[in-house]
Amino acid sequence: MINIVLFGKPGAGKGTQAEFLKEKYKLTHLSTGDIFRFNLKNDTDLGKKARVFMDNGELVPCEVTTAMLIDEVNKHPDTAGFLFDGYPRTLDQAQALDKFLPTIGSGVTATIALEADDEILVARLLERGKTSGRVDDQDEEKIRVRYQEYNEKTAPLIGYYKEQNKFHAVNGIGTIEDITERLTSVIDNL
Ligand SMILES: Nc1ncnc2c1ncn2[C@@H]1O[C@H](COP(=O)(O)OP(=O)(O)O)[C@@H](O)[C@H]1O
Repeated sequence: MINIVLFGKPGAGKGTQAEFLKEKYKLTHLSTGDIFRFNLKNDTDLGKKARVFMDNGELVPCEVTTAMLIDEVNKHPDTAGFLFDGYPRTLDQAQALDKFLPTIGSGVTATIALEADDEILVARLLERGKTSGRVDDQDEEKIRVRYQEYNEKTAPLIGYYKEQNKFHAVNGIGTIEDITERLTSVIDNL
């Protein structure tokens, strides 16, 4: 099993690239953001728990997110591997994943970060907000909260994965195809 964690700030292009990578490597794409949005739309219990946090640009509590993620992983026992997009986002979540994956005989293969400058990313999100209908993309204040959450809670994961020799960075500026190529060259060399 090959398990890739796609890592990057909001707007870095994780979702866009995941679409190509999942096809190429036959991976199951698990986007916690997408799963939460699906639950919000369908007004499930999970959606109700997540809504306030998401609408404000804050992280949903770890227990809720991790339980959901484990549930999703367990739905795909025969997959060639997972492409985790938006998870883990905190040290607690990274540790939870490192505890859970061995129980299914697996582990994180590599973490790949898409890197880009904050100002470019904020502009991308505001642009996306015009058409995506995402509340959290329409308000610069909420976007700033997400960056703050990222810097405080998610950025420390870089050190966590570097210590395990599992961290790879890719330049996230360029055409979609260029970036896909950079990502595939990292994966092909794992
Ligand atoms: N791993 C996670 N832990 C906690 N909350 C999460 C997680 N993944 C997604 N969320 C919630 O869903 C929102 C949207 O996620 P996502 O679409 O991945 O956003 P972004 O474009 O900001 O990276 C986040 O702001 C957060 O509220």
